Amino acid sequence: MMETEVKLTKLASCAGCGAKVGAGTLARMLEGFETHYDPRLIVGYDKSDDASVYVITDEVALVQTTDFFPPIVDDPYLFGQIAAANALSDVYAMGGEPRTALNIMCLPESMDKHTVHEILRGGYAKAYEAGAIITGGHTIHGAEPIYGLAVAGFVHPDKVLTNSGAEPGDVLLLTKPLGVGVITTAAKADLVEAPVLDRIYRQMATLNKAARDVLVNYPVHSCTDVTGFALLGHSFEMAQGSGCTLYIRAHAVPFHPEALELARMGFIPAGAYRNREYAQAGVQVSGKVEQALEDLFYDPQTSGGLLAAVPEECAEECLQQLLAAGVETARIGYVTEQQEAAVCLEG
Ligand SMILES: Nc1ncnc2c1ncn2[C@@H]1O[C@H](COP(=O)(O)OP(=O)(O)OP(=O)(O)O)[C@@H](O)[C@H]1O
Ligand SMILES: [Mg+2]
Repeated sequence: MMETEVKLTKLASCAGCGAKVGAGTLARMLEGFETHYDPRLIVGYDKSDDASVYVITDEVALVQTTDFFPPIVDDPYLFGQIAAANALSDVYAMGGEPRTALNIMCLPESMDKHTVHEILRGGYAKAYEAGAIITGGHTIHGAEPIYGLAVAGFVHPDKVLTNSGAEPGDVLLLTKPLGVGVITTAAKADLVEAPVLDRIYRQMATLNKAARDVLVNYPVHSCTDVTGFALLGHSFEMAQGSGCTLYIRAHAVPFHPEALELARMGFIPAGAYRNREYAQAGVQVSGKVEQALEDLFYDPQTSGGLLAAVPEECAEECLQQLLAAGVETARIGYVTEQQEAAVCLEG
């Protein structure tokens, strides 16, 4: 292996969850060929959910998911941690607990051994923090570095949190503020101060475990993680899957204030345009919502938070328990019977 000192993000054409294929393209890609029914597969990819769920016994179901992407930060240990936290998140979004994981890796031949080692060490540490053990992996050579995990976890078959169970009257809770895609895009042009970057790096490396551990104590109707398809893309999927409309109060949605400034300056990642293209036909905007704020709602989030639809009766207690557990959470809206638009964004 040749030894080079190249900044990791300079090797990536698009960063983190911003590298995802758009939701529309994905849907078209996955249809049109023969598939087979298995009664034990209670959540398959036809549901466009966060992970698959396969029943093993009356009490145990297997949750499986994979996620990987090019570097979103230059520090290889941190990249490993963030990529792992992001991959593990889909198990939490299903209400499950991760148990084992496989490394998925692509490396330019010129990458130095220390960098590779640090990526793996970061991923291993984050998986271990989640209660999962890395059992192996697969590595190939390629022009752009890529890292992520294939994760297996468990959930009780009756306690699966899908993205299609929201009910009219539910309150929408969101953990983790938005703006990560915009800020990391601006960071590539060295336009973000170190303390701001530290804040969002810490956020991306934070597991959704604490949030999941609180949510499973309540009769949550629906849950997903807000990642590559952004708040409005994932809300659109939840609304469509649930046959309901999601009302989101634009001014109640938490975001990093620097992200709004940067969005006003035009630092919008390509993924945000793909997300807008996919979801905007289903989103109705009422009242006054500044364009840059709307852009944040289409901004792809790497290792974003959880969006949960919680019955009104227990929403306040659930919110307080999340806050008490140190999970930055906000009540961002509510669910109604299906209206003309899948998602209503209220100014
Ligand atoms: N190549 C593929 N083959 C089969 N299913 C796929 C493929 N790519 C994605 N999917 C499925 O499409 C659905 C949506 O995938 P996606 O990666 O957007 O979900 P996700 O992991 O929740 O995303 P995020 O990382 O943004 O949380 C899932 O059911 C996933 O399993
Ligand atoms: Mg997900």
